[in-house]
Amino acid sequence: MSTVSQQSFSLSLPKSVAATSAGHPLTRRVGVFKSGIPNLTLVTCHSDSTSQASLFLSPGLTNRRICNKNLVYRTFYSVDASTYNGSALESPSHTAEEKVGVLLLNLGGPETLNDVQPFLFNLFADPDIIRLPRLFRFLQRPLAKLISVLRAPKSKEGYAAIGGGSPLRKITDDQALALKMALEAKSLSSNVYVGMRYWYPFTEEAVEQIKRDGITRLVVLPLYPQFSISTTGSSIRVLEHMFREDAYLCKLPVSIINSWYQREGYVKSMADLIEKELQSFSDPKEAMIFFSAHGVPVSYVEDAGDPYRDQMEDCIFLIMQELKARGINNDHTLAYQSRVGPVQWLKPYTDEVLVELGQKGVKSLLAVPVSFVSEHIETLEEIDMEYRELALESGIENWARVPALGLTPSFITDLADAVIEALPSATAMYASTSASEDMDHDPFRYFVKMFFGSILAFFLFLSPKMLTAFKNHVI
Ligand SMILES: C=CC1=C(C)c2cc3[nH]c(cc4nc(cc5[nH]c(cc1n2)c(C)c5CCC(=O)O)C(CCC(=O)O)=C4C)c(C)c3C=C
Ligand SMILES: [Fe+2]
Repeated sequence: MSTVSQQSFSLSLPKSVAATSAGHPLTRRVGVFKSGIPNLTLVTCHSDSTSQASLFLSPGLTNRRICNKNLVYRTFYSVDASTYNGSALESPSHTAEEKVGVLLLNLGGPETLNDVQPFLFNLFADPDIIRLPRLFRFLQRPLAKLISVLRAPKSKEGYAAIGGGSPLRKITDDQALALKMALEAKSLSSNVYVGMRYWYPFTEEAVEQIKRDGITRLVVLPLYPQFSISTTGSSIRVLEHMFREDAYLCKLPVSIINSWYQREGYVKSMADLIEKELQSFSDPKEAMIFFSAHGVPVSYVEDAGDPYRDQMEDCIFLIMQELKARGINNDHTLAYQSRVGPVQWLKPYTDEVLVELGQKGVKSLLAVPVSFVSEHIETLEEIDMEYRELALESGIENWARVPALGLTPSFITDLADAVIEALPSATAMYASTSASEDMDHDPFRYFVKMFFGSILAFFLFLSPKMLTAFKNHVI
């Protein structure tokens, strides 16, 4: 494995960080895993509290196409960069040479009911969300169109129930502002940007703004505590495509914090919220702590090497350990929610576990959303409405839910620390394109793929069972 060259830089960091960064404590524990992105290996460097990723080129790959403008991006959205009106929260740089940027990555959500179908199209057109075999990849967009149209009525009902749109943009903008202020309180001036994967402001727009602002060092902070190919991995893939194409970006020192669920600040903040919410029960000790995480298809974990399930289990262990240290010894369980489509998802499923717990005689339950740090449709509608109703029908009498972390001060302060700790390890990032993209430019092979792929797809994807599975939330 050959690393890309590290840029030298002069940056005045808060004293405590400058002291630790000199010895590179971030490289104490190094792990390597498949990212799910072709030719991209994530090398994680763990400090006590943060896991960061640097991007490395695999051996034997060349950079011959780094600035090839003819590449077709399967995940690119046609967005005019000049229309960017996302969060570019600026403050004067603390040194003449260095301009620090922080890019917050998030999923994005439809702001109105009319946005729902195009938002779903962007989501299902992502090859990290619907992972088609190579032979079927040319069907990604037509399939996304079909599934988004089929699913839109069900999704619209959900968004209508929470006020007609997703609150994600507003909450993420508020988090960006709070983070910027927390960084300033720690003597680090920065521009904080918001880049959404499936809706405005798109990641591509945020990156164009970063270029226009002349950022010289960038920390990428996905707002997902645990890494999944389908979330952080997908957003990083967009960045990787953009960065390898651009002369300025491919030299920009970047540090990616690929997961941060293990940070003490996050774990303690979650424990604080749980401890507080338990007090809402007449007998706090009796309440079962029910962690509900967004699911992913089992194949992500078992075939593609997604570390999501392991990280989720580790995360729950750390939160429970912290609660035990505070003398809170309630029973707890973890289940996965929000499955979509005709495949196996991580088990156990939240809805099934709720029914079982009710049947077993559990009377008090505290739901804890654990894969996301903002309120969104799956907390406000799925947990607060659907699962609450199901739990009450199943015999659970007392129900409460822990709010998402949102703007919790200890959490925002911890994110600021994570950014500051990540700065010293920023390196230029670029990778080469994969052989599969070359194949798409060979007209004969493309024709053969189209021909046989269409026949197979007709029988596989257009069966009534498949269509129904995507229409409904659950198979
Ligand atoms: C850690 C968080 C998330 C993972 C992992 C994840 C994977 C994943 N999601 C879908 C399909 C849908 N997700 C939808 C909404 C949605 N997903 C997340 C987070 C994760 N998704 C959030 C925060 C949101 C809500 C955004 C908002 O508007 O508030 C939707 C749309 C809503 C719906 O129709 O249910 C879909 C569809 C898949 C297929 C997947 C893994 C492969
Ligand atoms: Fe999702």
